[in-house]
This record gives sequence, C-alpha cells and structure tokens, in this order.
Amino acid sequence: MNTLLEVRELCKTYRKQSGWFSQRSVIALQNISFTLAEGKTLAIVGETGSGKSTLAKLLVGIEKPDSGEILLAGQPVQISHYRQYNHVIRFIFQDAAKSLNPHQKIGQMLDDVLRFSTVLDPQQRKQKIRQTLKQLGLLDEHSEYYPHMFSGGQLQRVALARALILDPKLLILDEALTALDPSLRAQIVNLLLELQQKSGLAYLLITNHLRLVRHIADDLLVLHQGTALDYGNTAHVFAHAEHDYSRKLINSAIT
Ligand SMILES: Nc1ncnc2c1ncn2[C@@H]1O[C@H](COP(=O)(O)OP(=O)(O)OP(=O)(O)O)[C@@H](O)[C@H]1O
Repeated sequence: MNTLLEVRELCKTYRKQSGWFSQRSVIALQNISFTLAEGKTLAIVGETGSGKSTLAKLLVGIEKPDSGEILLAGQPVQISHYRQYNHVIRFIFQDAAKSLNPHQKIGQMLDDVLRFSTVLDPQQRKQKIRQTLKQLGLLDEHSEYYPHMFSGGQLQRVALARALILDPKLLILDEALTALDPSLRAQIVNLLLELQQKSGLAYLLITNHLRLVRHIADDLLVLHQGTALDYGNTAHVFAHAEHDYSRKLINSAIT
C-alpha cells in the first residue's frame, strides 16, 4: 500500500497573553510523526486540549507548524501552496451541516467548489454534481434544495458531497460524526466505508469516540498534552497499550 501522508516531527507552540505584559507558551504539539497509507483510516484520539484540532489545522494549511514536515505522496506540503493541494486533502468538522449557507441552493454551493478549484466547463460541472450526489445517495433534484429542506442525515451527506466532489485522496473528519445520533452515525459510517472501498480514499479520524475507532480505524495514535503516546495497529493498541493514559482512555470508553 502506498504512503499517502507522512508527518515528521511536527511541532507547534502557541503564545498566550497571561497578563498585561507577559506571555505564556503552550506546547500544542511536540514531535508528532505518523504515516497514513492510501485507502486506510488513522484515528487520532485524546482528551480536550491534547492537540487534535491543532494537528488538523496544520494538515489543512490553516496554521503553520513551527518545525517538522508534512509530506503528501512524498512531496512536502507548503502552506503558501495550499491551493495546489486543497482538493487532495478535504476537511469535515463538527456540525459541518450547520456551516452550509442557508440562502444557497445545494447545486450552486457544489458548483462554487468546482469553479474555484477546477477548470471544468459548466456542462462538466453539472455532470460532476449529478454524479457526486448519486454517489452519496442523494437525488438530482436535491441540487435545487436549500439546506433547511433536508433531514439531518441528508445534510450530513450534503456536507460529505462538498468535501468529496473534488475527488480528494484524504478526508479529515474532525469530530464530524460525534454529534450524530447512533443510527445516523451508523449510516454515515457505512457510507464512508463503502466509499473507501470503491475509491481508495484515506481517512484521518479525529475523535474521542473509541468504539467508532475500534470499528473503522486501521491505526490509532493517542495524543496527550501534545505528545504522541501509543501509536500502531488499532487492535494492537486496544489490547496492548503501553501507556497508562492510553489504557485508561480505552477502558473508560469501552467498558
Ligand atoms: N490559537 C490558539 N492560541 C493559544 N493557544 C491555543 C490556540 N489553539 C489551541 N491552543 C492551545 O493548544 C492546546 C491544544 O489545543 P487543541 O485545540 O489542538 O486541542 P484539542 O485536543 O483539539 O481540544 P478540543 O477537543 O477541545 O478541540 C490547548 O492547550 C489549547 O489551549
């Protein structure tokens, strides 16, 4: 399996104002390294403040690391060239459905994504929108719908359509499934697994939902206060975590 994403020794420190004249440093990530192969799922788990969101922000180019490297298919990713790779890595965050513009029809929203990032002509864009909606179990007519006309489950599919219409190789799901009710989550998870099988899409799943991790992640990285503790095959980490912290996190979630 080819390596899609390689993260090497990533570090990020924030400076926080702690008084009128003083600043405090917060180490958000310290020497984080991992790899993710095409068609695989890596879960990043950790409590609030462990650095999960910072990692996601560095990966999608919202923020810059202090040091370390992000390689995509062997090529270093540079924040200044973000537009070159924003169709390769796509991002869905918590409450993605709420981030849809309520005044814009879904077809128009998807068309905007294509106009911004591709050179497809109007006819080709229309075709691509139709194909993407179908892939996500939505209908042609849904192009003419506004967000409020969809059910919760359909909205989640719309959010996925927006992320997947550019045929990315990697989808980062930052707590994107956490807020869903269990039956809806199961539907979306099955859809994600199906898409992965068909297209070789890789997922980086940032979550605290350890049951979900056990169900869908090939590999698991446990973050604690910006440091990587256990990292490896999910079943192996669940059974033989080296660090107390990881064991407690795993046990509290599955017992
Ligand atoms: N913009 C910022 N300025 C200062 N400190 C920050 C900033 N963003 C994050 N931090 C700090 O960096 C650390 C890691 O934060 P981060 O949001 O990455 O954690 P997290 O694991 O994603 O938490 P959560 O699950 O609550 O989102 C925390 O101590 C946080 O307070």
